[in-house]
Amino acid sequence: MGAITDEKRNLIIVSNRLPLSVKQVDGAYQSSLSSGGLVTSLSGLTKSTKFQWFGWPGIEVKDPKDREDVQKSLEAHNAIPIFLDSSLAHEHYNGFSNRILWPVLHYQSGVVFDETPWQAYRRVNELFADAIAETADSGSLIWVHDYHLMLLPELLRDRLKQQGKSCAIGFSLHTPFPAGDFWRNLPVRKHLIEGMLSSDLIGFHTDEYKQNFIDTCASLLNARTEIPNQIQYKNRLVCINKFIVGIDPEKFTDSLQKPDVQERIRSLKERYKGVKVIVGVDRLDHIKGLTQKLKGFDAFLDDHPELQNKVVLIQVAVPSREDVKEYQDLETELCTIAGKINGKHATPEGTPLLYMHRSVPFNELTALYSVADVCLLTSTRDGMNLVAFEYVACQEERHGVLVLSEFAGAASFMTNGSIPFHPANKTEMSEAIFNGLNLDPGERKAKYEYLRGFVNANTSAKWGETFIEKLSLRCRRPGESC
Ligand SMILES: O=P(O)(O)OC[C@H]1O[C@H](O[C@H]2O[C@H](CO)[C@@H](O)[C@H](O)[C@H]2O)[C@H](O)[C@@H](O)[C@@H]1O
Ligand SMILES: O=c1ccn([C@@H]2O[C@H](COP(=O)(O)OP(=O)(O)O)[C@@H](O)[C@H]2O)c(=O)[nH]1
Repeated sequence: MGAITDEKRNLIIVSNRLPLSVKQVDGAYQSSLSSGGLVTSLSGLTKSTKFQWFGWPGIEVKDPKDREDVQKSLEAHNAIPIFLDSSLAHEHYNGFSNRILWPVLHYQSGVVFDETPWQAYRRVNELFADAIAETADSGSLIWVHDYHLMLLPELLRDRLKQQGKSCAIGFSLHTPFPAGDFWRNLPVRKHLIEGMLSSDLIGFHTDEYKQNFIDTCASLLNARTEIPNQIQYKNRLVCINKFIVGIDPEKFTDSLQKPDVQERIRSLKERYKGVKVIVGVDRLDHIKGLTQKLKGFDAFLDDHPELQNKVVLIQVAVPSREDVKEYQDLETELCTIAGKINGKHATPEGTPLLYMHRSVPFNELTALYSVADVCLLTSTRDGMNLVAFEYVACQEERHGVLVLSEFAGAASFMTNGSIPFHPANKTEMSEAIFNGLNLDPGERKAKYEYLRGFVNANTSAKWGETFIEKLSLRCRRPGESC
């Protein structure tokens, strides 16, 4: 644990998933980097800030000796595991967080509420609150992350109060916050929003999500919201703001300098000589619009027979939430569509689609980003989408084009530097891909410079430092306006 501000306050970060997921291989515990943007953004913060990171290690460990081993292996990364029984973790993570809450947050309809996973969600939030309240000292800053832990600020505040500890609690949501009416699909919405409102400071990725939250608090809870960036509820003042999450661009530019990455780039360039490369990197999730992407690419190939064998889409679909049926079904569907596209458009010279259902190592990822002429991101809804940032960080030389769905949070900031489109419109997507591949060099450079400026100015370190500074200020001067 370390000091982060002049006043040497302790910082505690809490997320459902730790940056390292633990697995048991041949009896021994091994940890590997967890995937996804939350880990990317918080890992980028480690350069400038020290903190303890509490979360679920991704595995059930029952034996006390084994728990000690896991604890020790994570200690080196300042990560503290919160152990959960596998059935409880399953109901919390898969059952409520990812089958019920995630779709609501991303405007997906047809969600069916179920009491059992909801109770598990509550229980896990309680267990997190117990563990963190016990560790925190008075004056600690506690920064809670994401939709798996919406009840935590309230549960934590109660426990800290009982123990006579005074800590500032911050909460950041990494997903969209949908417009009010959509919340009505969820009968427990009031508990979740009240849970978040026990924070001192709440951060969203975009102004739209922030405003949706404020409007929902006003209509659902009758909270006072007249003063900008403030919500007054049950005699407490909560600050609400937008904080732009980003990446650590240097990590990407440094990777591209490595000799083995340079070699990989050379060999990929040789392999795709005379062929335009489009890259896509997404967790295999409905919100990433992968079905739409493959269908849009199919339409593009239909529209442009002259580009046969002259263009390839390399799509990385990172396995995600594989215990959830909807995710399994999506995987089956994508395999079928990918097969059909290649069946229709392949020639003896090659296939236009390379669909990879697996994670890729970091250096391979940066090499792929670097050789691609276009990055195609088709989210139907997406909190931010850090892949958009990563592609830009790897395109210093080529000035590649970002073809970006208007529904990614990133589009709120990147529209001027990208080619925007509506992911449900195949024709629009096909045109956007074509325009991206054929943008004249001057325009490409101008767009790229705009994006590079944005990515370099909004790093994960800046995001974290700004949030922590504001939270620390709330702690010192709680009555002051936000
Ligand atoms: O932990 P998983 O279930 O494997 O999922 C990975 C993460 O997915 C979500 O990421 C979001 O956060 C990103 C960073 O702010 C943002 O760019 C992206 O648009 C979001 O989808 C989820 O919110 C995280 O909690 C997960 O860890
Ligand atoms: O095999 C891979 C490929 C990519 N990523 C990373 O996953 C993150 C995805 O973040 P994003 O914000 O785009 O979406 P999320 O998956 O969090 O919804 C990015 O940092 C990627 O570099 C990963 O962990 N494993």
